[in-house]
Amino acid sequence: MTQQRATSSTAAIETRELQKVYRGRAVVDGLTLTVQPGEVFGFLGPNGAGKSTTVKMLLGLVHPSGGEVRVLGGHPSDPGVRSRLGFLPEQFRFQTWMTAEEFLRFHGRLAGLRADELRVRIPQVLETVGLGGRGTESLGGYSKGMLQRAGLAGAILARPQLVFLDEPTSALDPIGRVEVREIIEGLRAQGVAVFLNSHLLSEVEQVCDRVAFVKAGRVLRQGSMRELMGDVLPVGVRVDRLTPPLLEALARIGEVRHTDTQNPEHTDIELWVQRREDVPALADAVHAQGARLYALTPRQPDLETMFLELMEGTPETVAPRKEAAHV
Ligand SMILES: Nc1ncnc2c1ncn2[C@@H]1O[C@H](COP(=O)(O)OP(=O)(O)OP(=O)(O)O)[C@@H](O)[C@H]1O
Repeated sequence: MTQQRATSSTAAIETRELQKVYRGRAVVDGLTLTVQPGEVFGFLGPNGAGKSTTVKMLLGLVHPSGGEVRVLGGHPSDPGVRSRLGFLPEQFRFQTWMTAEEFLRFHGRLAGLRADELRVRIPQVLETVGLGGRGTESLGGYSKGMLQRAGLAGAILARPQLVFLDEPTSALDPIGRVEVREIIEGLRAQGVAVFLNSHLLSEVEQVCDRVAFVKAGRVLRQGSMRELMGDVLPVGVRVDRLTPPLLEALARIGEVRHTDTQNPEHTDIELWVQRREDVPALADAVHAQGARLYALTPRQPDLETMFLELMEGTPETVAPRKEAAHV
């Protein structure tokens, strides 16, 4: 028992069958996931999937209707746990009359940092988020991107062990996005777990160790990039013309996802195959059917393709269910 406790306390986040019911509808419906220390975890899903509600339960701001949740080995409403969490909400509200330094001092004191610690730490985090030397300016004069950076500085100020970032780059330009990615990588290197909520799948793909796809309050799939995409290899095939027998032959090798016959000179076909060896087999099939092959292009499988595939194949809504005891 003691051993079991020690093991479970090592996870940054652990939920089991977590549920939230609003007005008879389970908006989070049996969510089970684990995030390890030092892991960057992407939490992905369409609008209304239950992502924010889940984050609120992980932060102890919303009471679950059912299931279990442990954060940094304890309960999220425990002040000892909360002081080790960082949070950047998507809709951050700033006191615009404060300077960035005053804002951070205020947050730092709330998080229990001493004044002398803050004198050292505030310039450090401002530098980290690219606001070095701008701390004495009032937040009212900050651009949207600068405000997002200030919010991020607030989230990492108290050296949390787990950070929740909700769309952390939505207001940033491409350079700012790369910088945020580097900050996330820096957190991971220090053993901090990051729970990232973002619609920018190309970014998620670059920074996350593991992702979970959620829809209608349920995890559809979770795993590392390799686990999720290891069995799909998209290939583009360009031929002079696509006859029904050729289409059939290609469909025997892979899954035909898309055909484009707009151009009278050639037809493009997008297929998903499972093994590298299937790629030359596509060329053989084209030749065997007497067509001419103009291009055969294996592509890198991406998270966006996976996301659309998963979302298209599952229902939009969840069935109403009986309201649970704690709502
Ligand atoms: N306090 C509440 N009372 C009633 N319903 C709620 C409440 N909060 C959220 N919901 C409903 O729960 C569902 C999930 O909402 P949630 O905000 O968790 O989704 P999300 O995945 O974060 O969406 P988005 O990507 O748009 O931010 C939605 O249908 C929403 O209307």
